[in-house]
Amino acid sequence: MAEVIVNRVAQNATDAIIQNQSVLSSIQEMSYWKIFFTFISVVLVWDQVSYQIKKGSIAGPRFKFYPIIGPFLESLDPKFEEYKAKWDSGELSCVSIFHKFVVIASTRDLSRKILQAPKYVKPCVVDVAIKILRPSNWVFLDGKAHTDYRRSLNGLFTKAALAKYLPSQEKIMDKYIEKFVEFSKETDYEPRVFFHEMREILCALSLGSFCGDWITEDQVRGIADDYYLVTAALELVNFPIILPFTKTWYGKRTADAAMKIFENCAQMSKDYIAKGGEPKCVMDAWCKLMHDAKYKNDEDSRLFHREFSNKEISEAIFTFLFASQDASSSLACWLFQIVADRPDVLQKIREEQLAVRNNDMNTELTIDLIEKMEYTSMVVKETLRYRPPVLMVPYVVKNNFPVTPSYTAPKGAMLISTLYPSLHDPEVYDDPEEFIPERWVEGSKANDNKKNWLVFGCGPHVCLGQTYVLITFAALLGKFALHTEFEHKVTPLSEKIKVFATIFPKDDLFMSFKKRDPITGEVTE
Ligand code: HEM
Repeated sequence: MAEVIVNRVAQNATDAIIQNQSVLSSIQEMSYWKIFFTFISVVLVWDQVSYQIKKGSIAGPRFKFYPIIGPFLESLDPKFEEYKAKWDSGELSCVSIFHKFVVIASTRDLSRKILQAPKYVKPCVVDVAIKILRPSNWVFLDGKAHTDYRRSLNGLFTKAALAKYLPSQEKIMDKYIEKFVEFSKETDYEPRVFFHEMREILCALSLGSFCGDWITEDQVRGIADDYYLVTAALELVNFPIILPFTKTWYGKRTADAAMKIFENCAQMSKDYIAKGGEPKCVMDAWCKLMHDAKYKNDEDSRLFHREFSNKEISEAIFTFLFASQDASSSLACWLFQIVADRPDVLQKIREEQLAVRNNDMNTELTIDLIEKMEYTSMVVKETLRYRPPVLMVPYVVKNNFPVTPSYTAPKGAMLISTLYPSLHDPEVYDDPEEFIPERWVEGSKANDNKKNWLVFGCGPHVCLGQTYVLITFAALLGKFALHTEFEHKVTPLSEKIKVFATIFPKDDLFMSFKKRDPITGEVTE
């Protein structure tokens, strides 16, 4: 019996060897081309099968039309209309680009669910963002580490803290009123592209608020001029190594230079606060919290019982600039365009601005003053709803996430919350495609419905700068309405949406500014 078994085993082993040899010899007989094409076929089939498995029952192309790359080429030049079509295709839809599987949630409730699910998701950043912002940066923290760090930053953006930054901001606004008028004078007040000027004023305002007098005008101008290189570097797919003279190289170089400047500012701010100085900018406020925490032991102060290094502060300040620059520039472009196109709205803003100042142009900006600007603030809010700068927020799935009872987003997928659809929801906003500031009056349907207000996201990563934005823009719009007469040249592309990280008027905003007497309304050329 044992002999039979041994023979059988021996026979099987011989068969296996013969089989292996025949596989090997058939592989050896295959030409390299055959091996290559077999490999490609396996990869292509796997690409489609994996897509089908991940897609499940949700909306999306039946197959990957362009194998492997998917709609990669379209993603390089994103179109608002294509995004909209995607959102309209289903509450959950998908695309697959290279190995990245992307699920898009288009309803308010699903978007909120994703933003509020830190157990399953964390913010998704393109690989190059980690290189540009540096891996040590606080924005890449997750879970409790993020919540704790975030608590230490919240104090820099409370109304009480923001009040301290207003004098610096007002000086910058005054300067740019003059600059915009001078710039318009160059073309004899013929409207010209103002896209870059809007980006510059926002960069100057942000840096003024973050670094106060510690940053010089030349440094601000340098960062404002070069910052677009950072935005341009953040393409969805990039070469894994930063090669000299590529977009990512320029982006990183710009970011490093800015962070070096912020590091020096942080030291000056520390020295100033150590000598008993009062905070005038975000850095000062941060150093003051650290300084005061030495003598306190409450829960909030304990967050500052360690020295935040200049490097750490500079990296955080860069994230504030990074988070604010594109979104705020987008808001500025739409705000000026929309208001210039609606003289009745501009008229009401001017009346309110005079009234809150009791016609006294020496009145300085304060939080109290801005809080009285109810109509102006409604215009800012309606602009944010009508043209929300951030259309979508990408997250990455950490653990398989049952987004609906019938669909589980797979680990590793990108899960996108859309903000635009809930801000144009006709159930909450009557005539959502109309610009109606009055919809925000106290007690109105729009104002009472907080769930649809997703302009700044929600959940643990909700925008740190949201109060700052509402305050700064009410102040900015008010001052420009009083001191300048602005004109917008409407072109066929003015109302069309260009997507460049955030959204902008497709014609890049043709405007002109003239000096105006705030009391008499007289315009001077
Ligand atoms: C119109 C202007 C702005 C818009 C529309 C906007 C919108 C957003 C959105 C949608 C998010 C993601 C929220 C989420 O994931 O739930 C975000 C995050 C963030 N924003 Fe803003 N933002 C604006 C301006 C600013 C400014 C001026 C700052 C300056 C401090 C800022 C700082 C941040 C930071 C630090 C985060 C990340 C927060 C975290 O991960 O904890 N943003 N913003």
